[in-house]
Amino acid sequence: MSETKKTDAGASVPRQASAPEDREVLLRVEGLTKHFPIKKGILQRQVAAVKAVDGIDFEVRKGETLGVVGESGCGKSTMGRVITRLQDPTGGSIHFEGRDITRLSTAKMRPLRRDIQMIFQDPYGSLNPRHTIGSIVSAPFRLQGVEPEGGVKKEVQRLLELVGLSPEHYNRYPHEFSGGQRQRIGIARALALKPKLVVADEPVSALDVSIQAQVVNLMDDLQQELGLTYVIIAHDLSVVRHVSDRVAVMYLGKMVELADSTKLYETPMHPYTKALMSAVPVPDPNRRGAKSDRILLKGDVPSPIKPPSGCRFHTRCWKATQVCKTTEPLLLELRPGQRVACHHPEGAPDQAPQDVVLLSAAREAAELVPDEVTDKAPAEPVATGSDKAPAEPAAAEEAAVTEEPAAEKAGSASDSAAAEADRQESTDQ
Ligand SMILES: Nc1ncnc2c1ncn2[C@@H]1O[C@H](COP(=O)(O)OP(=O)(O)OP(=O)(O)O)[C@@H](O)[C@H]1O
Repeated sequence: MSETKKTDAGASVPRQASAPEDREVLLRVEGLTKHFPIKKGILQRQVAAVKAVDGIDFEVRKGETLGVVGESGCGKSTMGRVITRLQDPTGGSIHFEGRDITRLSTAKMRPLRRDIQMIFQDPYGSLNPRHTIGSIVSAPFRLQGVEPEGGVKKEVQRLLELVGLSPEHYNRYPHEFSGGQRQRIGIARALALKPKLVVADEPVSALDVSIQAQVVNLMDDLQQELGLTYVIIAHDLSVVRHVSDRVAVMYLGKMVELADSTKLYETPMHPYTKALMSAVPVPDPNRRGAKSDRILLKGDVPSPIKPPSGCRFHTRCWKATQVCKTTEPLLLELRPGQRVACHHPEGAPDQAPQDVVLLSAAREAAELVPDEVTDKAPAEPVATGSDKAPAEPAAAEEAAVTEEPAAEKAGSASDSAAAEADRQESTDQ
């Protein structure tokens, strides 16, 4: 892992000296599930469930930033809300600093609210318009009964300065601020109690692109200064890329790849990750115009009420074979620092080399589009777009502080979707 993190502006900031894998685990999640029941009839009997999060395992180490990416509806926000215990899990376990917090009651979770905080996507909806900035940022002190040294007002003003706002903004109201400034206020509120873990759900996606880098860089600076640990949820891979030590890719309630950031971006192993990566514009001006192809996945993400059997991605994967339809792949460390759940990973030994016949749908699953075409007429990107409903102001305020609220794949997997399909064509004939 590199010793520096790059900001969008190209500046480099020093990273923590130790490699992420050597750091102590702060949060450990095992077999986590969150199913939302669907009820019908007068008796409100459960007829089905939305399997928003359906068995995920990962850990977050002290001082690191774990980015979580995936298409809209794949369960990222639900995962964020469950690991912060704003929602109860259906199954699995959550350990924070070695302590099992999976089933802690609201009362028992309250002291832990100081250590685990959340930053919400919508800087407009998450601040109560009737409250002053001073009142909003000081809410965590009131709710936790904490009296900071020097008094609440002084501490709030210090926090405002810390996030790049003026202490004089104390008596102003949210509507007087821009989106970027409001998100800074949300960050100040989340940091008020000096949390150990901050889960940021799409912290910049509601902001103007020109402001996004500022807020991301602010979060990065605060991490260095305060020794924070972040889980940053984003649909925009370019946001996560610059700040994450490791990145987890989610698809339909499952984690399909979890890897050191550099490895994931340079050599993605899961076909879904590869498709996501190919949708990210190349930021290097020297490479702009260089020929590269993008993989456009066809079809929509299937319903989480009745997810596909086996590997959930098999209905959209150009490498899918029979085993993908019948057997769920485990998330395995196939390269050091890179875990992937795929029978036919890229750049690693095939996990099912005997299973060589592509599913007929696989040939139609993805399309390779040369860069020039997508540049002229940008097609629907693979995994962008988040049209989340804005958080309720009061709910968000409370939530931030309290509970209340492959024909011949064998070994060398091809790098291109078309090549895979072509190969299948020829074997079929
Ligand atoms: N309270 C709820 N009741 C029922 N279904 C829910 C609830 N919250 C989320 N879901 C469903 O769970 C699935 C995952 O939603 P979630 O918001 O976690 O996904 P996401 O990856 O964060 O997507 P987005 O980026 O659009 O927010 C979706 O199908 C969503 O409709």
